[in-house]
Amino acid sequence: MPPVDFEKGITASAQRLNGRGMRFLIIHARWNYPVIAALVKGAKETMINKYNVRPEDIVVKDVPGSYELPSAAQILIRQAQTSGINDLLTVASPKEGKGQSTAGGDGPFDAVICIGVLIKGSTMHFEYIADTTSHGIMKVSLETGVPIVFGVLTCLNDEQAKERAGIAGVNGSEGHNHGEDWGAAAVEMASLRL
Ligand SMILES: Nc1c(NC[C@H](O)[C@H](O)[C@H](O)CO)[nH]c(=O)[nH]c1=O
Ligand SMILES: CC(=O)[C@@H](O)COP(=O)(O)O
Repeated sequence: MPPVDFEKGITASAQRLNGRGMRFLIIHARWNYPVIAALVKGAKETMINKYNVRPEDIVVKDVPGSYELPSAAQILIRQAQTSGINDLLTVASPKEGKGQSTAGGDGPFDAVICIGVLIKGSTMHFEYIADTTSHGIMKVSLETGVPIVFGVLTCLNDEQAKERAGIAGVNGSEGHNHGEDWGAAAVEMASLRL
C-alpha cells in the first residue's frame, strides 16, 4: 500500500453548526500572556465570525495560572447553573430555542473553553501542572455535564507556544492558532446538548 501523506490537524465537522443563542465561558490563565491573548482572540473570532455566536454570549474570565483552571471552571459553571435557574424563574420571555440558554445576562453555559500555556522550565513543575490540569478539566466537565474544551498548550519552549498561537516567525504571523480549533469545538460540543 503506498504511503498516505496527510497534514496533521482536525477536519471540520460536516454539520452546519449555528452558535446563535448559545452561551459560552472562556477561562484563561495569565501566564505567558502574549500567547494566551492570541489564543483567546482566535477562539472568540471563530465563534463569532464563523459560527454566529453573539459577542455578548461569550463570558471571559481569567485566573493566575493553568493549575487554577479546573477549580475556576467548576465554580463558574455551577454559579451559572444556579443563576440560570434564577434567571429562568424571573425572566418573562421564554428561553431561545430548546436546550439553549438565554441570551446575554445570566444563564447556564452551553460549553466552556479552558485556555492555558504551559512552557517547560528546569523542574518537574510543568509535568505536575499538565497532568493535574488535564485530568481536572475532564473531571469537572463530566461532573457538571458541561462540555469543556481542553485549550492548554503544553510546550517545551517558547517557539512551540508561539507557533500554536499563530504568532511565530519574523512578523508574528506564522503557525496555526489552535484557539480557532477550540472555538469550533466549543460550538460543536454545545450543539450536542440541543
Ligand atoms: N509555569 C506555569 C504556570 N505555573 C503556575 C501554576 O499554573 C499555578 O498558577 C501556581 O502553581 C499557583 O497555583 N502556569 C501556567 O499557566 N503556565 C506556566 O508555564
Ligand atoms: C510550567 C512551569 O511551571 C514552569 O514554567 C516553571 O519553570 P521551572 O520548572 O523552571 O520552575
